[in-house]
Amino acid sequence: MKIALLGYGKMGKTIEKIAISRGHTIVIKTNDEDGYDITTADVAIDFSVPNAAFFNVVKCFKNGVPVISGTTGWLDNYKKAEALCQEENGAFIYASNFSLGVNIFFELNKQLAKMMSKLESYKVSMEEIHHTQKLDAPSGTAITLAESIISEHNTYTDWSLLSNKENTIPITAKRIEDVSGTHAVSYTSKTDTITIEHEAHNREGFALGAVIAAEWLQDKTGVYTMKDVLNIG
Ligand SMILES: NC(=O)C1=CN([C@@H]2O[C@H](COP(=O)(O)OP(=O)(O)OC[C@H]3O[C@@H](n4cnc5c(N)ncnc54)[C@H](O)[C@@H]3O)[C@@H](O)[C@H]2O)C=CC1
Ligand SMILES: O=C(O)C1=N[C@H](C(=O)O)C[C@H](O)C1
Repeated sequence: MKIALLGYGKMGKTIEKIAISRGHTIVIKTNDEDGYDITTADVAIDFSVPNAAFFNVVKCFKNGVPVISGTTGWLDNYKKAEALCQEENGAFIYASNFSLGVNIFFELNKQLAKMMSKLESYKVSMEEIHHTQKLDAPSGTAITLAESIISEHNTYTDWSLLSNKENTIPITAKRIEDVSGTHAVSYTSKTDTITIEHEAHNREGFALGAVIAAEWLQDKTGVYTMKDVLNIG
């Protein structure tokens, strides 16, 4: 597959290594919104910055290039992107987290939220830890986890950074040098705490998931999720 890397930072470079090891060719690697011909690629992988992702994915839809986006912090425009993809008959997968481990963790989180919904004595809280260069907070993964809790648990209707409000999931976002990404969901009562946690040891799991998603998407049209790709849950 000929791959365009839209965003050639920490993730773009890790994806390049994994894509080459799986027999693919990188035909575009860019940190700009223009200056390249996207139609030379079979598929594009966007790991850029929050204010560039929407433009990048729409360019792919308009040029008939299937696109994967892992960029977080641009969800306000996600619905618009989804609609434009359908309109242009494009192919699109967004995931806040492409790693197999986190996608299993997403399913565990849903199951746990369903069980805990019956137990009023436990209050939920979440923590995410990332490296100090991260632009957005809370992380996209933390938002996905919180949205699943909201849909599975009767008590919660919203999430917020460090909130004590009723019916709101409090999320703590910590920034510590060199942390690839740690997410924990805890349920605490007066007598105990139940915690589920996922810790990424490096960026290779995210990158491998993104390349597998690109391989899966290249000959399709439509909007999909990692659940479709991994066939789990
Ligand atoms: N979904 C997932 O599994 C994961 C998502 N991420 C997300 O991916 C994004 C990138 O992460 P990193 O590579 O760690 O960041 P990074 O800062 O190392 O790389 C981002 C790159 O995008 C470039 N860029 C700026 N404007 C651009 C434009 N208009 N078009 C293309 N590129 C542009 C920057 O120059 C930079 O090189 C972040 O939003 C992060 O949260 C990171 C890891 C996993
Ligand atoms: O910026 C990162 O590094 C990461 N971002 C994603 C997120 O916001 O959830 C995924 C992963 O945790 C690493």
